[in-house]
Amino acid sequence: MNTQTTMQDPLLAGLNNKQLEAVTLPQQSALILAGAGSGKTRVLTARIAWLIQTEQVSPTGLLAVTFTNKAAKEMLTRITASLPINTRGMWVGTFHGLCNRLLRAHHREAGLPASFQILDIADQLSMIKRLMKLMNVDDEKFPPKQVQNYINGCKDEGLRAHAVDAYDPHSQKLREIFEEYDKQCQRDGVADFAELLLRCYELLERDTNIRQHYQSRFRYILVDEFQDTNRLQYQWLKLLAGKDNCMFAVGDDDQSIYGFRGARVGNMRDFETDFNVQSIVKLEENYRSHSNILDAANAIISHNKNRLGKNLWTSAGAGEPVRVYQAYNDNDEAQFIVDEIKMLHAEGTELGEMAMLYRSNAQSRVLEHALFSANLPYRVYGGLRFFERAEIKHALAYMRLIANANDDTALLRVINFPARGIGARSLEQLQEAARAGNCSLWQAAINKVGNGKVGGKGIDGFVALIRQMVDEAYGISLAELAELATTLSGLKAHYQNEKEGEDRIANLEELVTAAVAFTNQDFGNHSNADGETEQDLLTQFLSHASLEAGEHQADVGREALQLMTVHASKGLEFKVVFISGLEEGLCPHEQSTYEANGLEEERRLMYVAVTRARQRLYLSHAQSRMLHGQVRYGIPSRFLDEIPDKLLKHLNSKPVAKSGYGRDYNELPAVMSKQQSSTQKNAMPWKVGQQVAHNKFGNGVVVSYEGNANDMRVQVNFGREGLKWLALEFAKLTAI
Ligand SMILES: Nc1ncnc2c1ncn2[C@@H]1O[C@H](COP(=O)(O)OP(=O)(O)OP(=O)(O)O)[C@@H](O)[C@H]1O
Ligand SMILES: [Mg+2]
Repeated sequence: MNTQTTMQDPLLAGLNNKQLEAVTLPQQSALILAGAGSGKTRVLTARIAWLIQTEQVSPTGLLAVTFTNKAAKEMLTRITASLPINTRGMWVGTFHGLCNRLLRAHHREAGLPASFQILDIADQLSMIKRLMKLMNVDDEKFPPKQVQNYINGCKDEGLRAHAVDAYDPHSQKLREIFEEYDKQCQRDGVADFAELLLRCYELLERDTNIRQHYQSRFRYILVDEFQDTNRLQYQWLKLLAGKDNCMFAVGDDDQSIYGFRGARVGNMRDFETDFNVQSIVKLEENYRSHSNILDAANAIISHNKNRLGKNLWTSAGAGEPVRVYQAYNDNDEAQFIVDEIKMLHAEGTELGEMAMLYRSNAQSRVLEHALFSANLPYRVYGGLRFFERAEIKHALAYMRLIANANDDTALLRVINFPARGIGARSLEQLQEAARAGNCSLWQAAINKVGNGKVGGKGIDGFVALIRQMVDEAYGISLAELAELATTLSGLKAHYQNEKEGEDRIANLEELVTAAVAFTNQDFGNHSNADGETEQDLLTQFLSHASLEAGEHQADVGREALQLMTVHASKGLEFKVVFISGLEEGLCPHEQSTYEANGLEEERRLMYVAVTRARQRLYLSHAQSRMLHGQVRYGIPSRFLDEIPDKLLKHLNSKPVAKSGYGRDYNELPAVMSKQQSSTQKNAMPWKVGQQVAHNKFGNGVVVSYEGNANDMRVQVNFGREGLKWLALEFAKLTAI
C-alpha cells in the first residue's frame, strides 16, 4: 500500500496510524478492541469504503451489522458521500433487519408465508396472554411477562421447545406454553423478533444451497458493537462466515450492557479462536471527550474486575469539570436540568446537541413534564413510539389483515374496534371454532358467515368489511391503502366522536404521510438488483413499522432535546449530557444486586452514559423521588464516589456525608428512611425540607442550596409563588 496516496484519500484522511492499520488490514478476520469514542464505528465505515474502492470488493459482497437502523443509514450516507456507488443492494442493517430480509427472499424454504408479519413485543405479550387463557394457565403462577422472557431467552440461546430441559412441573408447563405459542405463530403466519433470527439460523444450517450461496456472496462480514452479540447471533455470524470469509468485528468489552438479554462478552474470546484471528488492533486515543470526562469514565470502569484491559487517553485537554448537582427531589432535579438547558441554549448550544439520559424509562415522565412546562421541544428516543401508539396499531392491524387475514393477533385487535357489537361470548365461540377446526380465526369466521350461529351479524359485518378492503386495495398505492385502513375501517369516524380525539386523528393522518415517505424513499430493502424477490410494498411497510418503530422520531430535525435510556444511547455522542437519577437502587439498579455480575454490568452502563458526552457532563441525584407511585429516599450512587474529586464541581454545597455514608454498600439499604436522609444535611443554616416564611413570598419549603460561606443561596418552594433562589445573606427567612 502506498501510504502517501492513502493519506490523501478522503476516505482515510485524518485517521491515526492505528485506525489506518485497522482499516487497511489484509483480508483475514480481525478484532478491533477499543474503548468508547476511539473511532471504532468510523473505522468500520472506512473499512467498507476501502474494501470497495481499493480492494475492488463489490458493494453487494459485503454484509455489515450495526446496532440500530439509524446507525445503518448513517453508515450508508457516509459511504455514498465519499464513493460514487449505489448502496441500494447493500446488506447493511441490524441483525433483525438482515434476517427479515433473508427470510423474505426464502420464505418458502423457511416455512413462512410470503407476507409473514412481525410480532412486536406488545403483540407478542397479548398473544401469550390469550394462549394462556385458552390453556387455563394460572397467570399468577406464570406471569405472562416472565413467560415472554422465558420464550425469548430460549430462542436467543438457539433453543426450540423440544430442546429445552424441563424436569419439574413448573418448567414443564413453561415449555408447553412455549410449544403452543410457536404453533400459534406458525398458524397465524407471524414471527416475533427472536424468531426472525432463530428461523434464519435454522434455514442456513439446514439448507446447504442457501448457506453456500450466501457464504460465497458475503466474503466480508463487519460487525459493530460486537460485545453485545448473544449466543445465537454469534452462531449466525459463524454460519454465514463459513471457513473462508473474513470477519471484521469491532467492540468494547467495557460497554457490554445487554448481558441481561443474553449478550456474551465471551464471544470476543471465542471469536479469536473460532476465526483464527491474526490481528487484534487496539485503539487507545479517544476523539470524543475532554479528559475530565474521560478520566471520570476510566475511574469508574477501573472498579470492574472482569475486563480485557485497555487504556484510553485524549489529547483534547482537560476541558470543563464534571458538574454534580444534588437535588431536593425529582422535580427539583428536572427543574435544574431545564434551567441549565435554557441557559446553554441561550448561549448558542443547539437543543439537538444536548441529551438527557436515565437508567429506567419510568424516570422520563418528570423530565418530560418539566420540558413541556418550559416549552422546550424534546424527543423521547426509544420511548412510546409512533408505531406503538394505540390508534396506529389499530390502523396497522387493518393493513395487516389486508395482507394476510389469517393473522389472529391483528384480527383480535380490531374485530370489535370500532365497536360493532361483537361481544366476549361471540369471540369465545369463534376461538373455540378455530381451535376445533385447527384453523385461523378468519377461517373460522368465514366458515360461519351467514349461519347466524357464531357471533351473529357483527361477525358477518366484519368479514364483509375486510373483504371489501381487500377488493378496494387491489392496485392502489400504499398511501391510499393507509387511507383506506383509517377511513373504511371506521377508525377516523370513531375518534372524531371521541373527546380529545384530535391527536389520534392527526396521528392517523401522519400514518398516510409515513406511507408516502416510505414509498418515495429508498429503504434499501425493496431492491431486486441482485435477483432477490421483490417484496410487496405493503408487507415491507408493515415490517418497517415493526422493526424501525421509533428510530425516526429522534431523527427528524435536530432542533429538539434528546431523551433516552442509557441503553438506547449506545454509540451516540452529544455536546452536553445530563445523567439524572444517580441514586443507589436506581443506578445501580436494585435488581443488579441480586444477579451475578449484575453490579459490573451496571457499572458498564454508567461508563457508556458518561462517555456519550463531548464537552460538558452533568450528574445529578435527588434526595427523594416519586417512582411507581411511591416516595423513595435515595442516597447518592456509589458511582459518584468512584470519580476522583478533582474532576468534579459540586454545584450546590457538597453532601457532608461523603465519608459519613459509611460506604459499605452491602450494609446500606437501597431505599433510606426519611429520617436518615435528612440527618445528612447540616452544612447550612436551613435544612432541606424546613418550612420557612418570607415577608414577600409568604410560606415555603427549603428545597436546595448552593455555594458556600458568604455567597450561599437557598432555593425555596413558595407554592403558588413558585420556586425562588434567594441569597441567604439578604433573604431574611424565618423558621415556622
Ligand atoms: N482520527 C480521528 N480524528 C478526528 N476525529 C475522529 C477520529 N476518529 C474518530 N473521530 C471522531 O470521534 C468520535 C467518536 O468516533 P466513533 O463514534 O467512531 O467512536 P466509537 O469507538 O465507535 O465510539 P462508541 O464506543 O461510543 O461506539 C466521532 O465524532 C468521530 O468522528
Ligand atoms: Mg461506535
